[in-house]
Amino acid sequence: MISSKNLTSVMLSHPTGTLKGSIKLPASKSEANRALIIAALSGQESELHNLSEANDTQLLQRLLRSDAEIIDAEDAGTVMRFLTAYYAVTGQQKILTGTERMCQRPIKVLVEALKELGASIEYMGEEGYPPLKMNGFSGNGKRNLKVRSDISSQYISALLMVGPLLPDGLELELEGKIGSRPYIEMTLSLMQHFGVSATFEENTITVPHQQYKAATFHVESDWSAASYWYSLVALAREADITLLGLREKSFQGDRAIVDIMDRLGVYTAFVEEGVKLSKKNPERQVSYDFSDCPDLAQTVVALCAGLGVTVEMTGLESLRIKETDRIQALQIEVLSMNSSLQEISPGVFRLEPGIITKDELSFRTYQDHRMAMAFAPLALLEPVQIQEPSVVRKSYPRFWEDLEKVGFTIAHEE
Ligand SMILES: O=C(O)C1=C[C@@H](OP(=O)(O)O)[C@@H](O)[C@H](O)C1
Ligand SMILES: C=C(OP(=O)(O)O)C(=O)O
Repeated sequence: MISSKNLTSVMLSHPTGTLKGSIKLPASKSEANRALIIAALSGQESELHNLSEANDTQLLQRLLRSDAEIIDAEDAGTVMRFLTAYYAVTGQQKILTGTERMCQRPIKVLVEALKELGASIEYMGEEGYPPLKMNGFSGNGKRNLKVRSDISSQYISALLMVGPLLPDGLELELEGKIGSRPYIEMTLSLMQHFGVSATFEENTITVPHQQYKAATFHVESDWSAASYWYSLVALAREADITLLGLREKSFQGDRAIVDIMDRLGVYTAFVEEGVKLSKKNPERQVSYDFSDCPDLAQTVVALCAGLGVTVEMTGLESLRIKETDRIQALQIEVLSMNSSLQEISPGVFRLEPGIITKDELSFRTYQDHRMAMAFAPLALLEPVQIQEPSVVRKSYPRFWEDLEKVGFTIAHEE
């Protein structure tokens, strides 16, 4: 598999521009990682099917079985945040760390909330950031907390999942804008699937003390991964692509890609085995709010630069603290296509596409899987070099092999 090799780059091209085939997408790492944490908290044997082969999920599975004192969450945000709450409330003494980038991704909101609930946690480096030293749980903390919800929804999800184990349950009052809200709803849906009820009214989520029950859960295909296939279809000369294992009713907010791409040239038909994508005419100018689906922003920026569509975007705040500063990475990389991405007023970004003048494009990936997968579809326009292609292993390890299945030629560069 290309993503398991240490290649400096891959060179992609497509001889015909016509895409035809059925693709088995990876399973959602977001759903899988919630199911794993909840199953571990239930203390009972649940049956989890179609767990993602994404590194983020494989890693969490390994770490939940590990009795090591030092736990390395690598570059996986959900793993870092969910395990912080998990170790805190189960009273495990651990050192939790991650990649250099993970130690620059803030975690203060979560740590301070857990401390109020009765956890003893120390910052081993800079205050507010990993690595963390988890020193146990007293259990006599507060029950009602106010938490900021405008930085990362993963803090809220992490707290909610441990909520039923707390002696008096948990009441969270969310303060500020609720970013990535569908991920919070996904957490509550998964909790419900494992027998725990909670209420979400206005800005307050209440989780009474309860016991999780064992359950069988089948992880759905990943809608975020689907977004790259939508982009491929939009850029293809002709396309008939079926994405397997996606459902019309999904726990995942990134299902929003269906409506986003409807305006960018892709028609979706829900069929028995998943979705069938075909081409339609794109609009010339679009605007989107990515507050509910931040992981789709890179797909849309790269595609619009390729299609020559102007796009105005809001809701991008959280992109600065993900695998890389995604806004900065996008601003740099679209330049090679003579496009520009600028903040035209506070919080409003506009991509102005230009004419591609190079006969070969090259993109850096900034240790971010989504940079690689968002820019790869441009190889339907000109040959594209993607640097450090192994980054895709975080969420979609077989991405390059799936491109080969629909006729891409991929040359490896050591
Ligand atoms: O809870 C989750 O599974 C995720 C929540 C989102 O993060 P933020 O809540 O930090 O925006 C998303 O970007 C990430 O890929 C997965
Ligand atoms: C932001 C992402 O992941 P995480 O925050 O879980 O590292 C992502 O997969 O795009």
